[in-house]
Order: sequence, then C-alpha cells, then structure tokens
Amino acid sequence: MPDAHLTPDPGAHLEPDLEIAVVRLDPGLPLPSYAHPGDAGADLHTTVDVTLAPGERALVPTGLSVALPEGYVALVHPRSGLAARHGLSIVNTPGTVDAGYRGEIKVLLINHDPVEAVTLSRGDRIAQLVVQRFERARFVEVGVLPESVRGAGGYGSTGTGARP
Ligand SMILES: O=c1ccn([C@H]2C[C@H](O)[C@@H](COP(=O)(O)OP(=O)(O)OP(=O)(O)O)O2)c(=O)[nH]1
Ligand SMILES: [Mg+2]
Repeated sequence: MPDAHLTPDPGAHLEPDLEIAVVRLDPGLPLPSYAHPGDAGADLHTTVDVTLAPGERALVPTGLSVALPEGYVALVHPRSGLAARHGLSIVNTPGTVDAGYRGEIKVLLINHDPVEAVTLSRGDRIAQLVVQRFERARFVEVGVLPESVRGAGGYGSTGTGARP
C-alpha cells in the first residue's frame, strides 16, 4: 500500500498497456518485474549460481525469452547497486534484444573489481530490461552533411571544467 504522504513516482499513473509475450524457460523463477511504479527497468534474474573472479566475464542465462512487438527493442542494462558494491557491470551495456529474437535473454556480466570475486546465486536480480520504441532509419548517402555548431568536435572537445 503506497504511503499517502509520498508523491507518486513519475509515470506511476501510466497503466502498463504494452503486453509482451514471455516464455519462462525456467518456471521456478519469476517474470521480469518493476520494483516501483514508474520504473524504467524490469529486473532480470540469473537461473544459475555463478562466481566471477576479478576481471572475469560470463554469459548468464535469465530463463526468459520474449516476443517484442514490432518497433520495440529491449535493452539490457546493469544494476547500479551491483556496480557500486561489487564493480559488476555488463560488457556490452546496454545489450540489445531485437524484436525478432526468440532465444533466451542472456546477460554478459563482467566483474571489474580488481581484487574481489563476485558470487551470484540462482534467483538474484542481475540486470534490468528497458523496453523502448525505436526508429528504423533509412541511411541516405550524401556528399556533404549540413553544418552544425558542434561540427566534428567530440571526445572531450568541450573540456571538463565548468563553462563560464
Ligand atoms: O545482452 C544481450 C544482447 C543480445 N542478446 C540477444 C538478443 C539479440 O537480438 C541477439 C543478438 O544480439 P546482437 O545483435 O547484439 O549481437 P551480434 O553479435 O550482432 O549477433 P547477431 O549476429 O546474432 O546479431 O542476442 C541477449 O540476449 N542479451
Ligand atoms: Mg546483431
């Protein structure tokens, strides 16, 4: 029951109306779930126990396969708590789950901690899935691009100090 004193989370009023068909390849584990109303990421669980030595990576199964509607993509993002506490991230963050993919969603975890191993147990929430619409582009070749203020500046061209 939400606390009456709390302002509702942004987006909490939005009824989730996008249905995504999910097959649980491992019926012992739950479907992806949002921790709070309005959250963008639905947590994914590992189906296996796994220990990652410092610097080690592993492709970890989630026990889920989905059929995303046309025009949608699901992005596999790291969880910030695991990153902050253990240096655990995802090698290819964010992972891209294409709408036509019917295989098991997997998470390519990596332990960035220089010293400590990370142990995850079956059922632990290891990543989060963000479902988004995307645009499919038509790449049209031209000889010269339209000018812009940024131009070709990048890779730190604006520096790091506060701008005046
Ligand atoms: O973190 C991820 C990333 C990808 N996939 C699945 C879904 C995705 O649709 C498929 C292919 O991913 P991607 O296109 O990133 O990999 P690729 O190396 O380009 O493989 P492919 O040649 O199969 O496209 O693998 C996952 O389960 N988890
Ligand atoms: Mg690909």
